[in-house]
Amino acid sequence: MSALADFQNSLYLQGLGDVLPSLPTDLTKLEGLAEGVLSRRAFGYVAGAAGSEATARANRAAFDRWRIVPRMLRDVAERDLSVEVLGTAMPAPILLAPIGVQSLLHPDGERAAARAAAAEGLTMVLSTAASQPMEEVAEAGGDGAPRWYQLYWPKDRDLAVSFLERARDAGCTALVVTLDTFTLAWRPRDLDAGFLPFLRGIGVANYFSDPVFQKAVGGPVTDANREAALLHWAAGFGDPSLTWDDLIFLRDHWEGPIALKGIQHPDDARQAVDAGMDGVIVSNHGGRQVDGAVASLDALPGVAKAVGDQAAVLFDSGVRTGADIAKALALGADAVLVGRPYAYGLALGGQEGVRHVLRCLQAELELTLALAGLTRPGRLSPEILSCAPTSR
Ligand SMILES: Cc1cc2nc3c(=O)[nH]c(=O)nc-3n(C[C@H](O)[C@H](O)[C@H](O)COP(=O)(O)O)c2cc1C
Ligand SMILES: CCCCC(=O)C(=O)O
Repeated sequence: MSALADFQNSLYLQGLGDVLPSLPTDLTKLEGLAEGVLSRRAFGYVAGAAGSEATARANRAAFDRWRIVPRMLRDVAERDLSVEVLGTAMPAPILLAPIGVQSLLHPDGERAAARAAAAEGLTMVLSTAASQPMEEVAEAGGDGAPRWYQLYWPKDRDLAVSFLERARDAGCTALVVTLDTFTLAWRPRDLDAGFLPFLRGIGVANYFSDPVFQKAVGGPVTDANREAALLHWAAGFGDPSLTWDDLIFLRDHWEGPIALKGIQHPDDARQAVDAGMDGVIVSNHGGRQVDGAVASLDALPGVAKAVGDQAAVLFDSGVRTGADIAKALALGADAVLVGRPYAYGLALGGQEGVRHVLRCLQAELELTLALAGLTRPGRLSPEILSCAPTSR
């Protein structure tokens, strides 16, 4: 082996272990590759966003406007990426964002992602809109694997309670409540393709397997009542009438920490804290809900300031690299959730594809911090960043 290859290997070994030789280590390349292996409709559903997709682009552009200013001679020999968020110990400040319908991407679906997350010790947020029941996804991850549950709050309160009880029994320790998607937004790629995974029965597994749901549709879902079950699902998926006063219901039915996902305004963050929530997730759903909404990274500093140390601040929408994670942490996040990159990893390589993505992110984050003069995520602050000149 050449000295150069040896040196490169030693860098990988510091932070990374193996990467999949078949997949790129520049994760921004995954989307193009995933397009090559997915059907046009499946790719459109995952890669697509709301409206003209201006917010999805803005999410990325916002990262590009910040530059890291590395500091030298700071003894970075001992590094440690671990953090604790909402009572969960994490080897790195990275979670797998709740992503539904994963069987659209790979036959192993959420189970593969759960195994990859467990192998890395990273927390997976199990989606209500998963293509496999949460019990099966939890079992794939295994007993000791950290997992949280993401609730799509349905109209039927009994169904919501049933979801929460099942999630608790499946070992989920924290609850993420997604507020920005009580209905799907105007998503032209799906509209033009006339495609929605749910209408094909992908993404409704948690509903169809639920005793409360089954009771409402007159028994287990079979070919005979499938159409009616899908209509019932669509009619009760979200509750647009919810207000801040309803959060008490969650507290009454969930004992662990609760984080609200989809927070973008500092006043909403303050209200979340006042309502006794344990965390907020600054997110615009990867640009999939309000086209023209503020870039998630641009919303982060204001929310982080409003929350202070009264609650955890998590972030998602647009994270693609370890450097992106460093920027989000510097601007106030305690941890980030990664969405599409691991979905593409799943499409390209199943469980190992997801693991590749998680390893690359951790390794790149660690190297970025060290080379910028930092040893721990908690040392990141806005001082490590400068605004990029507008002409790039
Ligand atoms: C295909 C797909 C499905 C998603 N499903 C869910 C979901 O079931 N629940 C949820 O809260 N967010 C869902 N999201 C949003 C993600 O949790 C996350 O907010 C978003 O993907 C972050 O942006 P990024 O993809 O740019 O990383 C989904 C996103 C995608 C791309
Ligand atoms: C009904 C929405 C569930 C999936 C989702 O959150 C998304 O496609 O963004």
